[in-house]
Amino acid sequence: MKLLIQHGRVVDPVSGTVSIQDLYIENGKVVQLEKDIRQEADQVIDADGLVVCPGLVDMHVHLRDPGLTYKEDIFTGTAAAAHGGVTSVACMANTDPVVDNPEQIRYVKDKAAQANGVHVYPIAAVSLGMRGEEPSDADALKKAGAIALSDDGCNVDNANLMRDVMIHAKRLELPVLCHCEDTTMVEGRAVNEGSVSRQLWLEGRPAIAEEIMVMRDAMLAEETGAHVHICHVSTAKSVDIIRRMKKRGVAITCETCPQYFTLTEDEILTQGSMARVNPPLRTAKDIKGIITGLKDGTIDAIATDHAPHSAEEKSRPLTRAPSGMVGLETSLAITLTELYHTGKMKLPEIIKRMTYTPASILHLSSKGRLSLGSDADITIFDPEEVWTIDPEQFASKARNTPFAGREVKGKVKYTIVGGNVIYQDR
Ligand SMILES: NC(=O)N[C@@H](CC(=O)O)C(=O)O
Ligand SMILES: [Zn+2]
Repeated sequence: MKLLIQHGRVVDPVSGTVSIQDLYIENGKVVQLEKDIRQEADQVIDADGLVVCPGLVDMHVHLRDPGLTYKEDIFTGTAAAAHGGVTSVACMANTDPVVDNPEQIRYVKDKAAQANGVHVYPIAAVSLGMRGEEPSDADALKKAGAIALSDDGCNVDNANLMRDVMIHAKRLELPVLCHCEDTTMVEGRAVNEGSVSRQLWLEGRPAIAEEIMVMRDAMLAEETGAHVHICHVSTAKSVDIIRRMKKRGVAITCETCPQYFTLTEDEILTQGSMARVNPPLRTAKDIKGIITGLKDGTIDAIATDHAPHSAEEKSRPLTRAPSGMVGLETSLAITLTELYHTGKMKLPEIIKRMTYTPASILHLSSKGRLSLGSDADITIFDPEEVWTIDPEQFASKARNTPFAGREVKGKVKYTIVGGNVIYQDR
């Protein structure tokens, strides 16, 4: 399969450059990258006016497979990824059973190999059954193909267990991905602690519940030397803590998600359980802190925390509905609309946080880059196309997004994995 992509605005997130170039792809690799390539090809894509960038790498996705496949499965989840321009996903272990042993890692990898080509990298649980009591067998999990450890969905309350896991993870060079929310401060609570929780007479999940655990895990990272990655950062103060810890030389990285730089807790008032997510949507001040963190590089990555739930589950009242929202099919468009079209960030800086940095954090050394010789995982999008988010069009099984009906600017046109077009917008 030979593919020629002509006249696109090629974004290289490593050098931070944008230039009009052609790409010639053979055997799954970029073999030529220059102006006016003259080569015979099986397929030619005219990318005039379009952006050509590395395939997006989403390091925080819930594929719900095994066991929760009424919400999503590996086939529909990777189809959603392809729709969203995402060519690599790392999937969380909070399935049923939990991915805490090599057999489950193999299940995910085998099923993903029969899907549409999107690369699926399983993350293994920190603790057996994600119960926070006994550590999983990190050596065996790594051997089977786990690329990181995380009990995401749950905070690891036991600091002693977390420290032991980090000592192990350091030796194995596995990053530890932390869902930071002190359980005692958030259990059974649906929304941010603040004006909305007071209006609704609900107990809230305070910002400090997140920040205190970000601080703890950063301190454990400093002590153990392990690479700690903070998942879905949602508060301004979490960003400040991480910035300070990075300055101290701690091996800490972090991600945020589109919902945390676009939406506030007020969404709960109009959208109810559809806007329920952990950590919860916060305040305008937090959004400001998150965007500052994205701009200055404190926040390394933009992930989705794609968390599919069924229509029935999300139709329950706020306090009884599960937390989470889908994101794979809207992430790029929302990010471009909020950060690029507003002039807050430049294109290569945005793309870097959706490709090169998450790939680096997960040691996926051949992903998230677009240069001569690199893997031909490529996303092509029209940065100017305006469209309206319609969950009925999703490839995901789930429809739970608070962005339904929102007008966005920037549309995925082609998703290419290993030189094969796996999604084309028509
Ligand atoms: N973010 C969420 O609200 N929910 C996620 C778990 C998680 O990422 O914490 C889920 O698995 O549904
Ligand atoms: Zn989480």
